[in-house]
Amino acid sequence: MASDVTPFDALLLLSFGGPEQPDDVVPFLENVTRGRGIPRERLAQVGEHYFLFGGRSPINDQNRELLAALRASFDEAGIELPIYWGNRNWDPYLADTLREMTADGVQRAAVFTTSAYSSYSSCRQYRENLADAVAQVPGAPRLDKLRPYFNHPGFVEPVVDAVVRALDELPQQVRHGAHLVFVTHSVPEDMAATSGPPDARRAYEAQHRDVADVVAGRVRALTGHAHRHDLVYCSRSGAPSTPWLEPDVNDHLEELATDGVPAVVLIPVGFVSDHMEVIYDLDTEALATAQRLGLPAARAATSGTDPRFVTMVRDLLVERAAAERGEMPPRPTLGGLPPRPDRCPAGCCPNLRGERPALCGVGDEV
Ligand SMILES: CC1=C(CCC(=O)O)c2cc3nc(cc4[nH]c(cc5[nH]c(cc1n2)c(C)c5CCC(=O)O)c(CCC(=O)O)c4C)C(CCC(=O)O)=C3C
Ligand SMILES: [Fe+2]
Repeated sequence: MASDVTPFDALLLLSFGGPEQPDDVVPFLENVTRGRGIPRERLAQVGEHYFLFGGRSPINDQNRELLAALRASFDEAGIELPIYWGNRNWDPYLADTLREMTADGVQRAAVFTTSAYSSYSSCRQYRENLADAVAQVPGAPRLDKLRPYFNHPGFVEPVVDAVVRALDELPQQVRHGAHLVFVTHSVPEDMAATSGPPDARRAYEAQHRDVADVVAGRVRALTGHAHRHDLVYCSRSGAPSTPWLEPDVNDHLEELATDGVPAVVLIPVGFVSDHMEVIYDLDTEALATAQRLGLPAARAATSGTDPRFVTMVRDLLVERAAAERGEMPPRPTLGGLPPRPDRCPAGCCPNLRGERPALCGVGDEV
């Protein structure tokens, strides 16, 4: 079992963060949307989603579970390095975690984000968060963000099994005709258009399509049935006049029902755990839409703490450590796209509101 993590002396889990009690909801939403131009009405609506669940997002507990699973996995492999956790938008805030790491003498940490794809929101914004936090903490460790892992087998294979399990939940007479509806977070059209490196834009959609194709192909091999599949979007935000990626999952379900599709599996392929987008936008809203339409629907599980996903994090750390030592580690992927590079090239997923300092790109090191 590969376990050499030199030159790293820590792993940092970097996530979005979420409220833990009703009083947290409004300040959390203010943190998320500061300077992002989200209308008040949308914020009030999203606040209600959180209040429906007692003012608490499941995301922090899911990260606590992931941390525990990672610790066990590292221990099993004889990897002793400490694991830290910091968030973009809620306690434990990234800068506080960096202070703790600095006080503990950490010099160089690998960073795993709970976000698998390339786009400003899902990649560069985290790199900007790292730069902001480092600027606030004198003597902060060097940070190396692990590559986007949308096409890593440890991310894709649990999705395949989750789809097969969800198909099994559907009534037998409609199962074989079920449509596979892959769902991810909508982003503004201009963010989608500029996602990825300058020579391969629209990477956000291309990456999701690639994963959806692989999953659908493997499901076919396992079940013997060729299920049709689509990529659709949830959680649209912003002003109604700003174009975002479409179709919305609810509109799509209407269309499938009209076309006589007998059943659907909803697959939250854009997310790594059952956080608010999944339990509200899919389990609450989209499943209600399906029910209203008389469309049998099952929701596939997210990776969560699937052992393959947990092992992937360890493998990405060991892979990157080898690369930093000048070795050429294998970089497992599935599908038609190559592995993303360890450092994002210049101009990758630009911030359309103006350039800001970011870490972990080509030329950003040291
Ligand atoms: C691509 C993407 C991911 C996936 C990658 C990743 O995981 O990072 C993601 C994840 C998440 N998004 C989350 C929550 C929110 N996102 C918002 C707003 C926005 N998201 C955007 C994109 C994404 N978001 C965008 C372009 C906006 C518009 C504002 C802006 O341009 O920045 C808002 C504001 C209200 C609203 O308008 O919806 C909230 C509350 C939570 C926490 C859930 C929980 O609490 O359980 C998670 C994991
Ligand atoms: Fe979001």
